[in-house]
Amino acid sequence: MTQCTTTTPEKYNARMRTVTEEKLMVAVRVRPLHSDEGPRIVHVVSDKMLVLEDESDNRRDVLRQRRHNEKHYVYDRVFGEESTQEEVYDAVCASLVSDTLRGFAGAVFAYGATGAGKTHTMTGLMTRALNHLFTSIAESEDPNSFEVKMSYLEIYNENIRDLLNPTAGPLELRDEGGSGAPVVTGLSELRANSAGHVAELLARGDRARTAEPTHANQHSSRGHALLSVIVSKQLGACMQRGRLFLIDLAGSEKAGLRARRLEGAHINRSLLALGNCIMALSGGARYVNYRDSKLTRLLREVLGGRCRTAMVAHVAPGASHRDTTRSTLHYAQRASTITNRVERELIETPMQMSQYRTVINELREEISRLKMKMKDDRSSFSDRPREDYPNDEEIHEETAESAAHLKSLREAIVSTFKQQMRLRRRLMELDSHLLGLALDAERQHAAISHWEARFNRLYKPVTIPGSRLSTQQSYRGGTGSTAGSERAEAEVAVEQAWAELAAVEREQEAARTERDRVERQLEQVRLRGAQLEQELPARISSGPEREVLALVCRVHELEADKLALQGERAARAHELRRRDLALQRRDAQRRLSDEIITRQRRALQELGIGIPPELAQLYELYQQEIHASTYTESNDIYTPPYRLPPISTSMSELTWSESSSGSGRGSSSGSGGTLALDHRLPRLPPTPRPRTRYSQPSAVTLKRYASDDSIVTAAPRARDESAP
Ligand SMILES: Nc1ncnc2c1ncn2[C@@H]1O[C@H](COP(=O)(O)OP(=O)(O)OP(=O)(O)O)[C@@H](O)[C@H]1O
Repeated sequence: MTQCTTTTPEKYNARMRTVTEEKLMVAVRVRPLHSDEGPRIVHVVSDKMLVLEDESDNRRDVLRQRRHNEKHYVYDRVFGEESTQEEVYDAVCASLVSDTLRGFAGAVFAYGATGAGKTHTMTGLMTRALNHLFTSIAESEDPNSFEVKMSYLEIYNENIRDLLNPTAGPLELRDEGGSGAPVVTGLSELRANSAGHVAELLARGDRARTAEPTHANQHSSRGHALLSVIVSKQLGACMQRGRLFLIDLAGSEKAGLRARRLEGAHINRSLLALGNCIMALSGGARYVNYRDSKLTRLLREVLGGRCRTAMVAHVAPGASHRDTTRSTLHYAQRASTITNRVERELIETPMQMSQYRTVINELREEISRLKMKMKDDRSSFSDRPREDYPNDEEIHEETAESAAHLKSLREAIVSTFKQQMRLRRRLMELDSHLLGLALDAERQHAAISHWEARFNRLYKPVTIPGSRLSTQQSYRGGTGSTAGSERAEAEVAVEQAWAELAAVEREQEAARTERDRVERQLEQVRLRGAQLEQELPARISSGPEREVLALVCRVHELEADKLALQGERAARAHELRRRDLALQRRDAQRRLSDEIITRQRRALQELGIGIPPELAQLYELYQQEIHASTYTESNDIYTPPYRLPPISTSMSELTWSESSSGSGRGSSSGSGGTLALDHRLPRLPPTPRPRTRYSQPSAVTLKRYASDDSIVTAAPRARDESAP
């Protein structure tokens, strides 16, 4: 897999938002030749190159007709027919599995004509990947901190089937969820606890796949199968989530061969949509239409998302498959230019410092209560008159009697404490989830306001004197198709933002309900803990009892310290995120201010309206302020194509004279009341785009201004789905 940028994988651990751009890895596997497929036309030259003997392009050329046209293809890896499942796994999938454990998303999909060997490869990869996953988890420092879940679905005739629950009806695919990834409602997501368990689930799913004989394969898979494995790990206050997708596509077929069959039509249609996406992505298209099939909607993340992806294209080496082989090799070549922005997924579960403090104070109170109890008992014991001291026999009896009771009490106290800690943690997670949702909602609000402001829905139209256009008309109408497409873009963006906002609100509601439930549960556990403490013997006399209690206190203390540390770290991370967001917003505001000032100045100049010297001075101050900000190369996200125009150094050029006429416009000299217009404003740089005088900056311009993470100017991601 070619890593194009800057960041080494280690850096993913250091920074939450480190992103690398990575090319899709493309491998080609050639399966063994079958006796009925004609002569061999595919030759593997090396582990990166193969040659296809194609037919000559020029059929009139007698010499050429005899010679085959040899085409060389180079890929990241080429596997010949002798290649083993192990080799393919090691080269294509092993690193993706390791990445999944570190919170990345990885995918392998098998592409190729029917009977070319896709299922053969994917079966090998699936079992090996899951074995590798569970072995790595077992060998890790903290195996219990991982949770593995899997789902397995099939798209057959444009219907989604749950392969782990095949009797359920077709499932719905909905575009919702903050991440923008579509959600299959009702899909079983089963918790897997061992490689054996997963193998069993996989076998169950495979049995449920739709298969039947075709001309090229006696056991042809007629639907696309998608195995998804999610590996979660709690990392302090964050939840790391890695995902692995293993996809076995149905085989493409020659047009017309099964044209009468609905399934053939659906398979070809979805593969055509996939091919279109590959072409669009490899050509660097701005919009990629994933909407044409359920397959492409589901593979959106894999093809154009945050996923490390490998494609294994499969070909049969015989001459009878020449056309499909050529087409597969062609798509594979195009796919090798696709680049994804790979990002580690850490779902932050930060919480505010005050909340941590409350929890920790409560824990400490509990500890001091226990300590006081020990102290009281000790002092009451030592206060007793000498003759009241129990003798050795009494002490022995007393100890024997209370030992069992104390033991069970201690266990019960520790267990309620653990329950409390679990519930408190859950509460914290829910709180920080709610905080995250609030930020998401804020982002969506910002996006909506941005787009609405762009199209002047927030302000009343302003009529510019002397101009036939109102600002609203000029912003809205613009000229030609650019304005129309911008407008369409805005509408989709706003609609999307509203939809996402509604989804966020639904999630907030669910999180609040869950929070209430957990809070009630916590209260019950706390009451139970208090009762148990009451039950502690009124007099704790023996050394071992005291030790046991001290130990309980120590455990409590350590838990509290651990929580305090986590709290500090999470609170810092949360604060940084908030500041980041605030900075982005300020930056966007400042860029807009620049834009407005520049345009207003240009408008004044073009309309021949003069400005008073105080305003010119303010311009100058503003410009100085802008220039005073130092930008290093690395953080210079602000490089607009045109900055504020330079202000003339000679203020004498700005002349304000009293005029009796009262109308300043158009007057170039004269006395009184008007500004002398000549050189009143410093010279403006040439207008960057010859559109309307007050034309709105295009989306492209604004995006160029904005950093990638801009919360204001970037349209929500789902916009990408609409073709321009
Ligand atoms: N690399 C290989 N080595 C040995 N046998 C192979 C290899 N690849 C495929 N085969 C065999 O070729 C036949 C067809 O393979 P497979 O079912 O994997 O094709 P497919 O591409 O999944 O087809 P379809 O799209 O129709 O499901 C099977 O009998 C399989 O065992």
